[in-house]
Parts: sequence; structure tokens; C-alpha cells
Amino acid sequence: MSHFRAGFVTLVGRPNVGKSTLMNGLLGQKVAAVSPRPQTTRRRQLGILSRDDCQIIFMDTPGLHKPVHKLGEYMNETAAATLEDADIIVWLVDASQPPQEEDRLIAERLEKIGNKLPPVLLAVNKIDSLAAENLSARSAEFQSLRPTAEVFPLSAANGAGCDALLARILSALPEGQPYYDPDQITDLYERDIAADLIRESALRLLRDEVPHGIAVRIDEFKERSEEQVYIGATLFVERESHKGIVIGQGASMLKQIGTAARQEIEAMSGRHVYLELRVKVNKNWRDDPNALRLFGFVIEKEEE
Ligand SMILES: Nc1nc2c(ncn2[C@@H]2O[C@H](COP(=O)(O)OP(=O)(O)OP(=O)(O)O)[C@@H](O)[C@H]2O)c(=O)[nH]1
Repeated sequence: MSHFRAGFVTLVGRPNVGKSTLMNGLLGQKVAAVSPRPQTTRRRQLGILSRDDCQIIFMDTPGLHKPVHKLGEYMNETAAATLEDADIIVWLVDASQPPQEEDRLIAERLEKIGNKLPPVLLAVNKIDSLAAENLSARSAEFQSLRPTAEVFPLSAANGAGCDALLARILSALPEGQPYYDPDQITDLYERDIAADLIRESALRLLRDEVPHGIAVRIDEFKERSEEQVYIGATLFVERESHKGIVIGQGASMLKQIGTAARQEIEAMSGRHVYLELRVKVNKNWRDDPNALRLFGFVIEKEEE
């Protein structure tokens, strides 16, 4: 175990820059929820990469952005609390667009923490979607937001540049023993991941018809055997009209959501899943602290 390294990496970035995709790619497994819509990742998640020479624990923060309601505040607080605790920070940005207001907010956030902040690696993602000759100018635009950051151009989707990032992360970790059993890939309970996967499937299939006012509660999670699990879950929507959309004609939409989610959960858990979904209306759950707690959002306090 000599020279074994172990430590924590915080992934930060505005919504939809590809944090979940990067983490899944680095871990080689689907752990975090990935979707083409922003704000899918609502919980603080750990992904654990265990190798013979190291254990890297990733904190996948929800996007830092302007809070518009209580859930937004929660996401910001969670993200901020994971910044200082890390051995190194990977700040992911989207090279397909110039820096946005939210990228600047993150830069300010990092700046505010000052010298307590661990080193920041600026991972310029989605280089596959940019003409090669435009890359250095685009990287420079992002680097101007944090001149001391080391820049790593990459594509989380096709893996280009990811090894170099991983090597740099490894060099920043202290020598030490692993924190977790090497077989463990996440500290999230399977049922929490299942809830995320159901929500992700719903958002993907519903497109823009029901905005982010959808939450998932796992009502039952019963292991019938080593190979079989029964999951009963409720999808909460904010409006009566949304309920009809989520259920669809002859329950067709709900069936599609159920099938897609079941396949994802089976891929994650490696066993057969029986999934039963219900839909209920819970108005304004996003502004209701009790409802947020019920749906598993732990409100953490940010220490100034
Ligand atoms: N072209 C391209 N698209 C990518 C790449 N990485 C991620 N994407 C896409 O970008 C979208 C967002 O990816 P996610 O991984 O869900 O982003 P996220 O940052 O985790 O988003 P939140 O959970 O909202 O914080 C998805 O449609 C991905 O397929 C990349 O390297 N290249």
C-alpha cells in the first residue's frame, strides 16, 4: 500500500456543462443522472474510483446558479459546502458556448473563498462540438475568469483529454489509505439512485411539457431475492394539468417512463426490477421545506 493515494475531488460547474457525463466516464459506470436538461442532479453525490494505486472520491455538485426558489438555494448551499473540503476542484465549463453569467458567478464564488480554496483545474468540456482552430481562443475566454487555474480541454462524451485530467487529479491527492471498500462505487443508497433515474427518464420523455416541478418519492423498495427488486414510486407534479400529461393517453406516457426507468435501474443494479409508478399533485413543493425534506433534500447550512 505504499504510495497509495486517496482523496476528494469536487466537480463544479453550471447546469448542463456535462458534470454527470464526466463522472460517469471517469468511473466507467452510470452513477450520476445524465440528461439533456439542466438541473437533473439535485443531490450531492459521491462517485468512487478505486484502482490499485489510488482511490478518488468525486463529489458531483448540483449546478451553482442564481436561486429562484428554495430548491435553488439548497443546490447552491450544497455546492458551496463541498468546495473547501476537497483536495482539488474540477471546474467544468462548456466550450460550445462563450462564458455565461452563471460561469462568472462561479468564478466569483471561488474567488470569495480565497486562499482556503484547493487548486482549481479548469476542464473545458465538449471540445468535440467546437472547430479545432477556435479552441484556444475559447479556452482563453474561460481562463480569464480564473487566471490561476490550470486548463484541461476535454470531451467527457468521447473521453478525449480525460486521462490527462485524471493524472493531474491523482498528483494532487495526498498519500493515504482508501476511505471506502474498493467494491463500492457510490455512497448513495440504491433507492436514491433509482429515484434519480426515474426522474431523469420522466424529464427526458416529457421534454418541455412539464418543467422541473417534478419530484420522485420511493414508497417501497423490496428485495425479493438477490436477483429481483420491487420498487413502488410516486411522481409528484405541481399542477393537476401536469398529472394528465405525465400519465398520457391510456397511461401510455407513464408506461414509457416506467419502461425507460426500469431499464436504467436494471443496468445500474444488475438485477431484475419490477417498477410501479403513481402520479400525485403536490402544489408548490419546490417552495415547501417540509416537502423538500420528504423528497430527500437535506438542507445544509453554508458556513461563512
Ligand atoms: N457534445 C458533447 N456533449 C456533451 C459532452 N459532455 C456532456 N454532453 C452533453 O451535455 C448535456 C448535459 O450533460 P450532463 O452530464 O447531464 O450535465 P451536468 O453538468 O451533470 O448537468 P446538471 O446535472 O444539470 O448539473 C447532455 O446532453 C450530455 O450528453 C461532451 O463532451 N460533448
